[in-house]
Amino acid sequence: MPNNFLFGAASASYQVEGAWNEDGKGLSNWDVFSKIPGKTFEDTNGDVAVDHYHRYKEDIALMAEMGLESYRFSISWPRVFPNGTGEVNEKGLEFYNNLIDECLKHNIVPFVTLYHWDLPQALEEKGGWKNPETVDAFVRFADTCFQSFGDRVRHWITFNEAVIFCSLGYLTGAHPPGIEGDVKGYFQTTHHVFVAHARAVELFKQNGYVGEIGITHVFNPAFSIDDAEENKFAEMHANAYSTHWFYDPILKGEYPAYVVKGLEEQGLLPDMTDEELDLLKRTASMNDFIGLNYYSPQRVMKNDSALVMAGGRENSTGRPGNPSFDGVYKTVMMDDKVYTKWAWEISPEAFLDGMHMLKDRYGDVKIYITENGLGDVDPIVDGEIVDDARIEYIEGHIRAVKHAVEQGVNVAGYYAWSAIDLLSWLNGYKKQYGFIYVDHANGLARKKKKSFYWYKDIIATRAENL
Ligand SMILES: C[C@@]1(C(=O)O)OC[C@H]2O[C@@H](O)[C@H](O)[C@@H](O)[C@H]2O1
Repeated sequence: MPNNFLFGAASASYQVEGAWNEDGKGLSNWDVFSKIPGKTFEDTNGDVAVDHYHRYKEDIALMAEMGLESYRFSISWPRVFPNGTGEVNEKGLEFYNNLIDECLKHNIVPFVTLYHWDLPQALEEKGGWKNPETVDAFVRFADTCFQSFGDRVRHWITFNEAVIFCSLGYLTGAHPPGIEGDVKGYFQTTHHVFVAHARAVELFKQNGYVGEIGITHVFNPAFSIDDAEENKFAEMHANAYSTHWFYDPILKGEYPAYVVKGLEEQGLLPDMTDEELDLLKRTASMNDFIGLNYYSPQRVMKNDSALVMAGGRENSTGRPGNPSFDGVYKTVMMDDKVYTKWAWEISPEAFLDGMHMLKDRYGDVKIYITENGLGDVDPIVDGEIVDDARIEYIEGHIRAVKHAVEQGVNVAGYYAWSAIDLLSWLNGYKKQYGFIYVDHANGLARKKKKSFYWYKDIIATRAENL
């Protein structure tokens, strides 16, 4: 890969830090939601997670030993603003200053996500992302982070996976605020997130901060199961609602007409002011990159029943079979495909095809793969974590990125999810993604997996042999 291509790995504050109530941190919506019985897998929560808050120096040193070039992590908003806005918690800023300095000490490029789902509970209680005031509070939080860390952080992601925290928050109820079936609320929250993103981008550029800024979206390209007209229609519909609705307002500065028309006809179009639509239009070209979180494609067909998307945690873990919110299509498993233990299809081929689809629609926009990895129950043989399946998965997907770059797609970096084993929102500590194992039965001791050594070699050779 080119010398300026970044090989990285990622994490997220609520999933790694722990210290949920230390050093002045305020409550997040996940601190509260995860303690409602039955909401999470085996009632797991991030009170301790993997204690990155206290062990970050050890973790960063391990990342440096791997030769990691960049570490993507998120900032816990309630650690900086305990009430979401108002007073800043200096100890919160201090933690992230120390984390950033530790990365730089090891020549690891910090790649910072501002919002990775842990909303201050004080804001959730006032309506969360349905309330426009949350947009104002986010912009203040973003500006505080730009001012505090912008002298050393040169890469910023505003939001991680809006489709997930909005759909699971308002359609399936599997994420806070745990609402099911509020379709208009779902679309309204996505619009508020896009406005918050655009305002943060404009502020970043107007204040002349050095570096680049973008957003990370799920990339889950839809493919029809066959050439039947009704299933090809399902493919178009799925891509319009699950990809174009999210990427167009960011990269084109306007919403996809097909979805706008459909929502208008159903009375589901979000409340959008002309000023907000002008903001999206004028800031689209200010985006420096788009972050893709790719794990698998979706195989779709016409939904031949009256059923619509079902709620609950089990229906929200990405397993195929759930109809779309409007019942138009459904995802299915196919006999000739390969799946993970959580029934996510493994397809580097669809990844490559999908990257070309994005280039065709959005042009030569810079792309970072901000997440890609295998969630698995890793085999332990004679005390060693022999995660061959993860090595095979990541090898195939980095090869797809190499091919995309060779074919002219502007991919600037690859961040494996995840640097270290961490808490899964809906799968607890069972579904693991890390290069570094965390032994929950032994004081959260860290241990290098087989994939740790494999990725170290990939980075050292810049994937030349793939
Ligand atoms: C749903 C799930 C999973 O647990 O497999 O998808 C992959 C990955 O996406 C990330 O953005 C989440 O922060 C992380 O927790 C993971 O979440």
